Amino acid sequence: MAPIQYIVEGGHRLKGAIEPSGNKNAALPIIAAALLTDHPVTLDNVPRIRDTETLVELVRSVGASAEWRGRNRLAIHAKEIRAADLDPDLCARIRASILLAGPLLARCGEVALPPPGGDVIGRRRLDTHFLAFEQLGATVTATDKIELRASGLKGADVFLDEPSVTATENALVAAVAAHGTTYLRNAASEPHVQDLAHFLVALGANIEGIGTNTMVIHGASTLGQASYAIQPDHIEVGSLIGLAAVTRSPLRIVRAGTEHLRSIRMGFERLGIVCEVAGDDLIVPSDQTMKIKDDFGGHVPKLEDQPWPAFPADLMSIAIVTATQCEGVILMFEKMFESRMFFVDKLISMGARIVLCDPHRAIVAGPSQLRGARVVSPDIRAGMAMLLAALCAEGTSYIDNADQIERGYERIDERLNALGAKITRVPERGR
Ligand SMILES: CC(=O)N[C@H]1[C@@H](OP(=O)(O)OP(=O)(O)OC[C@H]2O[C@@H](n3ccc(=O)[nH]c3=O)[C@H](O)[C@@H]2O)O[C@H](CO)[C@@H](O)[C@@H]1O
Ligand SMILES: C=C(OP(=O)(O)O)C(=O)O
Repeated sequence: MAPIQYIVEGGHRLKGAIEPSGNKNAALPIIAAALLTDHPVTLDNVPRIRDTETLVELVRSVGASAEWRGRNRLAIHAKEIRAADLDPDLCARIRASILLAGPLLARCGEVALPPPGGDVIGRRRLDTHFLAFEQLGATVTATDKIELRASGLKGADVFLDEPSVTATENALVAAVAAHGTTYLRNAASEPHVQDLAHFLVALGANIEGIGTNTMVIHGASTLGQASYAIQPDHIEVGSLIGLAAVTRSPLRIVRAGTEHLRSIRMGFERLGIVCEVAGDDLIVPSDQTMKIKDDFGGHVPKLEDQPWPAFPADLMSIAIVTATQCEGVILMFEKMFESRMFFVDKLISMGARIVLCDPHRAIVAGPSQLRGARVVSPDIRAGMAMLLAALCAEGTSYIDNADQIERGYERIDERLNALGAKITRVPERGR
């Protein structure tokens, strides 16, 4: 299949209301965790994106049934499952294939996983996953495959060496199945980690401390069936805030999950973009100052990512492109991934004034009028950031490898076109 290209006519104002999809990074661990119970599970608000479709294929390959019962409703029944050999190509397509480790280990006592894939944004370690599994009584052998074995998982006092999102999710699922009590310390607490924990509770698990960095899990409760709706994607909401700002468009983001937006709104406020909360909707007015707020004393401000509840790493690319349209100078500091910032060369080719200081820090001086260009999307968020750049640029842009954008954003071309954007989706030619 040829990769997808988006042809984007820049310079159009958008207007209207848009609802974010369900959280990609919540749907993935929740689909995997549906394998923990032999009862049926119905999930609503599942984003119908490439990553979830891939995980659904993997779930079927271990013997569970998984059927779409509507555009965003997924029914999973893992009556019987086997620790079958998983397809290495499917596993390599998504980072989230590693999330099958916890549920398969718990249900089958063993699992052999080919290495996961995911965004090519720098080295992504798995050591925290292994550390947690070992503390819960599993043995881990990692060569060309990751092999885990446990004859009965046991609750433990687990201290993660870093608050890794997917390692927390794997450890949480394993702890739910383990006998005894687990303390999961230095845990990640992102909205998607909370969503997984709430789903596990809906199945019958006993978890305290959801949303904090210490969860206490009383394991081995009897698990039953559940119907559960995935929460809105706060990263998509952040992307839409950036979109409204760079195109100077008034947008109403409905059912935005406003309780999880505090650090995100604060990050955009530093760029001179202020949103209004109206119940669970978020309104982005078009008359923004778009003036970067200096630090006290006139010093150059900084926007940095940090573990939740601070500003999320997955919004740094969006924040960078947004800053190119704001007046002033700001240091963008991305601490997690070594390659996530390299895409700024594409923004520079479109006319942005950015100095990449090192793999983690970039100085953005704005505003600059961007010009349409042909660019290629290296990862989900850089792809979305370039779509924003193209929508506010003068002229036409061509975004190659838009498949990356579609790994994380559902029908984004259709949904933005409904607001007045001009995006045409075609098979890519002649890169
Ligand atoms: C499928 C899935 O859920 N993928 C997400 C998951 O990946 P994934 O779970 O692979 O990422 P990890 O959380 O393991 O890796 C990131 C590591 O960097 C640390 N850290 C985090 C933020 C920060 O500003 N500085 C820092 O050093 C974290 O504590 C963590 O230990 O979490 C990442 C971090 O949110 C996101 O980019 C990915 O979209
Ligand atoms: C990095 C991301 O995804 P993944 O971890 O699935 O590669 C992301 O969602 O921005």
